[in-house]
Parts: sequence; structure tokens; C-alpha cells
Amino acid sequence: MSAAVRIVFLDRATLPDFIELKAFDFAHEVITYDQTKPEEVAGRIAQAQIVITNKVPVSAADLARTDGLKLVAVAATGTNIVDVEACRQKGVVVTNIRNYAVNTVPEHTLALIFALRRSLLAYHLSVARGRWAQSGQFCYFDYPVSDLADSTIGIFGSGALGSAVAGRAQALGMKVLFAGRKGETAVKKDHTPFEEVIARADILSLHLPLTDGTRHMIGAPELAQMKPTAILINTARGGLVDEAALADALENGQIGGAGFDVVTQEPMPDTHPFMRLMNRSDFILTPHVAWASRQAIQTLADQLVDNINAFERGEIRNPV
Ligand SMILES: NC(=O)C1=CN([C@@H]2O[C@H](COP(=O)(O)OP(=O)(O)OC[C@H]3O[C@@H](n4cnc5c(N)ncnc54)[C@H](O)[C@@H]3O)[C@@H](O)[C@H]2O)C=CC1
Ligand SMILES: O=C(O)C(=O)CO
Repeated sequence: MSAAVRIVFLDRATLPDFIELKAFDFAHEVITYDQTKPEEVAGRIAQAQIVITNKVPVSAADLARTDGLKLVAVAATGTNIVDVEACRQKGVVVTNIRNYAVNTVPEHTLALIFALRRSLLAYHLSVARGRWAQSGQFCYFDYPVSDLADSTIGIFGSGALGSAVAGRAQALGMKVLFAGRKGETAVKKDHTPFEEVIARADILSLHLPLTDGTRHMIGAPELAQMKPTAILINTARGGLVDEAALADALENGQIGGAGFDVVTQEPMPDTHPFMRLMNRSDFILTPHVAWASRQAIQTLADQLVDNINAFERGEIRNPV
């Protein structure tokens, strides 16, 4: 009989308790940790053959101490927490989860867009403060309200999520511009040069991975080129935007608003520049829950186990 494969799950608590993991169909033992601190990773994965991580970083130094590790199965689409190159050098396969969020992230993206374009939070809070009762008429106009129809959305990243947002935007009567890569002169078919999208879009929405090439792709120069009424939506990854520059741009009235689901350091520390923005009516922040519909998380969990079972049969699904 072959020895049981040791699977170490570093952050099970990033999947809610109501999510059930399907059975692994090979001889195995699972060691489950709810959470793992960065300094605990190396020790916990040293004797594992398979590591599951959602958001716990796995660095080259952590990999150096492993003996027999075959697979890092990322329980997410974004793999920026894993040193993929170091894995490649050690012959460790990295896989991710794909297409599970094609409803939940676009719906969350649109929710942020609707909320900002119609000042939903600002109106709700002003009603709570008694403003409606004091207004003397059936409505009041303290905050801007704009239709989405006939507006232009610039989408950065034309993969599964960018395309799914585009389809919904078109159904709402919006004009869609897919942005070319920053600094690229020859732009792909059906794409518009990066700088042109920055300048023309009423709504800019990010749907691309965090890499060395995309880090701070939206910084002070790009914010300065945006329309003063434009809003920036980031449901992709913290780090794509220079967050200090964004806070300044909102405070200086340089752009129209921002809706974020992700920040560079999660959980977000109290010292983060976004904490300055939390009482503004043109800013909304959610705590990385765009992916978190019940349906999407179950799909993710099922695909995670399917990928690992396939790997043990010799089939590599979703290699990164
Ligand atoms: N907030 C949340 O809960 C979630 C966030 N995400 C994030 O969304 C990102 C996108 O997810 P998917 O669309 O499923 O991935 P995907 O791999 O289908 O699409 C990513 C697209 O970005 C493009 N891209 C890569 N580098 C680029 C660059 N420098 N410039 C322009 N385009 C570039 C790729 O060619 C690809 O078309 C993930 O990498 C992840 O970080 C994903 C799921 C949930
Ligand atoms: O799938 C992803 O990349 C997410 O951010 C959700 O964990």
C-alpha cells in the first residue's frame, strides 16, 4: 500500500464553516490550520507533499526547507502570494482556481459602481441623520446621481472577470473600452491604448493579476489624467493602485470617487491612508468579499479538491 499523502491546509478559516470540502479520493492525511502566520509557514509545510493556501504567503525561504513537496494548490484565482518561480525551480507545481467568480465579482463590481454613481451610502446616512425629515419636500439633491447608461467603462484585464463585467456593462447600455497594456505601443485587437482609456473612461475597473509588471499601474500620473468625475473600481488586487496617491486624489477633488474591495495589506491596518477616507461619500471599501457569494465559494472548494484529486491521478489542472 502506498504511504498516505500529507496535505497541509494553511488557512482553512478563509473558507466559511458552512462550506464542505469534498473527499480526497486517494490515501491521505490532512493537517488543517485555521490560520498560519508568515513565520509559521516553513515549519508547517516542511514535511507536506501538498500545500493548500488561500492567502498565506509561501516564499522561496519557506520552500527551501521542504522535502517532498509536490503541489501548492492555491484556493483562489490570484496567486501573487506564492513565489511561483521558486516553486518552478524546485519542481513544485502551482495550481489555482479559475472561473468560479464570474458572477460574484462582476456583481460586486456593479454594486460598487451603482452605489457610487447614485450616492447610495451618502443618501442612506443623511436620512439616518434626519435630513429627509427636515428637507420640507419629497426629495433633496445633496449628492450627485448619474445613470450608467451611455457612460463609458474602461476595463483593465480582459480575462474571465473583465469579460464578465463587460457583458453586464453592455447590457446596461454602457460603452466598453478594454485597455491595452501599460506602455505597449501595439495594442491587441478590440483593445484601446492604456492612456486613452484612462482619459476617456467615466468608470475604470481593474481585473488583472498583481505582478511586478502591474504593481502601481494606477499611480499619481494616471489619476491626474482621469476625468474629474471618473470613478476607480478595484476588485482585483491591492497593490495595483498606489493607495496613498489615490487618497490624495480623492481629497484634492481630482477624481469623482473610488470603490475598493482589496488593499495592499489585508487585513487593512489602522494606519492605512484609506482610513482617512472612510467618512467620505465618494469612497466605498469592502473587506475582500467580492468573491464571497455562497455559490462561488462552494464552486471554488469543489474545484480545489477536484484539482488535487486530478493531480494525484497524474493530471495537472490549472497550472500557474
Ligand atoms: N476580490 C476578489 O474577491 C477576487 C479577485 N480576483 C482577482 O481578479 C484577477 C483577475 O481574475 P480573472 O479575470 O479570473 O483572471 P484571468 O487570468 O482570467 O484574467 C486576467 C487577465 O489579465 C490580463 N493581464 C495580465 N497582465 C496584464 C497586464 N500587465 N496588462 C493588462 N492585462 C493583463 C491577462 O492577459 C488576462 O486576460 C485575479 O488575478 C485576482 O487577483 C479574482 C477573484 C476574486
Ligand atoms: O480568488 C481570488 O483571487 C480571491 O481574491 C478570492 O480569495
